[in-house]
Amino acid sequence: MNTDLPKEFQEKYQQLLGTQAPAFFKSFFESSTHGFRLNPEKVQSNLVNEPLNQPILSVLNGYYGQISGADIDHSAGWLYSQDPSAMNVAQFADPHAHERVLDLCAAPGGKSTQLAALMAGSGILVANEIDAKRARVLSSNIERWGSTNVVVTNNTPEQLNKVFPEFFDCIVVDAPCSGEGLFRKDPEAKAYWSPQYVVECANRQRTILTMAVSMLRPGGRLIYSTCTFSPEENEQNMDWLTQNYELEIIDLKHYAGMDHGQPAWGNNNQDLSKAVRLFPHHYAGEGHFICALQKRQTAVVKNDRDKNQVPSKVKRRNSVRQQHAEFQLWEQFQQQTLRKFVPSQLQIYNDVLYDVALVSKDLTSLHVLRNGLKLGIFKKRRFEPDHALVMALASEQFQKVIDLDAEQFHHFVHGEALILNKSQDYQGWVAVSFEQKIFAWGKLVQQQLKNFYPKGLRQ
Ligand SMILES: C[S@@+](CC[C@H](N)C(=O)[O-])C[C@H]1O[C@@H](n2cnc3c(N)ncnc32)[C@H](O)[C@@H]1O
Repeated sequence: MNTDLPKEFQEKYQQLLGTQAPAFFKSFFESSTHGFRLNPEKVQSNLVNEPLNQPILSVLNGYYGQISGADIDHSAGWLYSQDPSAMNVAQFADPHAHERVLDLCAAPGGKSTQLAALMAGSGILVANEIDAKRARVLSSNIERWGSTNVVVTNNTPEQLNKVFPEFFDCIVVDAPCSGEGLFRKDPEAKAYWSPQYVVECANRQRTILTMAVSMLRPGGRLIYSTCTFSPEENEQNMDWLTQNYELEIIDLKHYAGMDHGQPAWGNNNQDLSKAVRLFPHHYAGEGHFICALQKRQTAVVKNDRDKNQVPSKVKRRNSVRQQHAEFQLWEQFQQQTLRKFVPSQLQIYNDVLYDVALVSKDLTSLHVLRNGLKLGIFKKRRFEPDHALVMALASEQFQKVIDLDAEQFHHFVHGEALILNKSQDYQGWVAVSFEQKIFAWGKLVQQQLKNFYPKGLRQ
């Protein structure tokens, strides 16, 4: 027996996996597998610094390799670092154009950024996280990724369910779990593990799943995943779900190295073999369980899609006259600074201008961190653009992009203003890039490039 793994964990999986158990245990002492995904909305693959010679075959834009958070590819939202196993969840969710998608347990944003990439700006993604601090990280990752059609909320599943009954076409529940798939990356996960913790997690997952089912429209898809191996949190919960709700397990394609869900571990429910198990000794990744289910079509679905329906209670604090002046400031900014950018739903809340993603629901009872794209803020008769706007647009959408050299980049990410050596024919707001990857706003005042890289991101 290997003393570094919890004794009860080893006994349990020895019994469940039999002859496979030694290879499974051995995998916990091998180094972790790293991966990253390219952002198809931004990336020009010939400019990516990381080698793209090891694609992950089951995942669009997924590659094996390790990236650094300090790399410009990361800061500019060209890449997202993610465990290769975990990338299969959003890939299997397969969101379609114009769908309403919910990522219920979303922070730090691995699945949400991938769902947003697959949705390519079409439809609505609600990315929710219950923990306030983690929700802020999620929001910042969505901003870095440049997504425009994402609503980030910080609520319990119960609070969301009050606003969104039978609303979503697709819901991803990447559930909080006992984290056995984190054992080799995170020694704390190993120390925290106990058979009782597995049971607690399984019960909590049932509560979360109940809310998810309630928010799913008839005919909609529920994608459930965990980064743990326990039958209680996986097969048994999926069997429980199909016994108690109008849901059936649907087929997932099993790529090389993917195992099937185990009917014998879940009440002999044969449909469980349609689920995917990723074991680290068979699939290069940390390990995951993924199951897709469909809610039976029992009711007619209301087709009240999301744009052009303003709810009765929209918080609009600014007076009509003030709003008129503010929209003029925005238009001036837009003409001077941007090109080919057409926002779809401009709204001002408390002097902040948004291109709102979701207007068909009254969100006032929720804690919303962002609803669509934050364009900027009005300050004493001027408009200051938000970091989210520069991260969401492509270089051809700016009147002027200033590409820094390596030394200038080093100073700029530390928060310094730059004195440019050439006199400038353009003055005002500019997108700032390095290696042609846009990562910040700057403002040209004569030969000085003022720095608007957010303080929290400076290196
Ligand atoms: C596995 S993590 C999600 C990872 C994320 N999907 C990603 O890919 O980046 C599970 C998340 O569920 C959240 N969570 C914990 N308890 C919860 C609950 N009772 N209801 C909903 N979410 C919960 C945790 O804070 C955590 O962020």
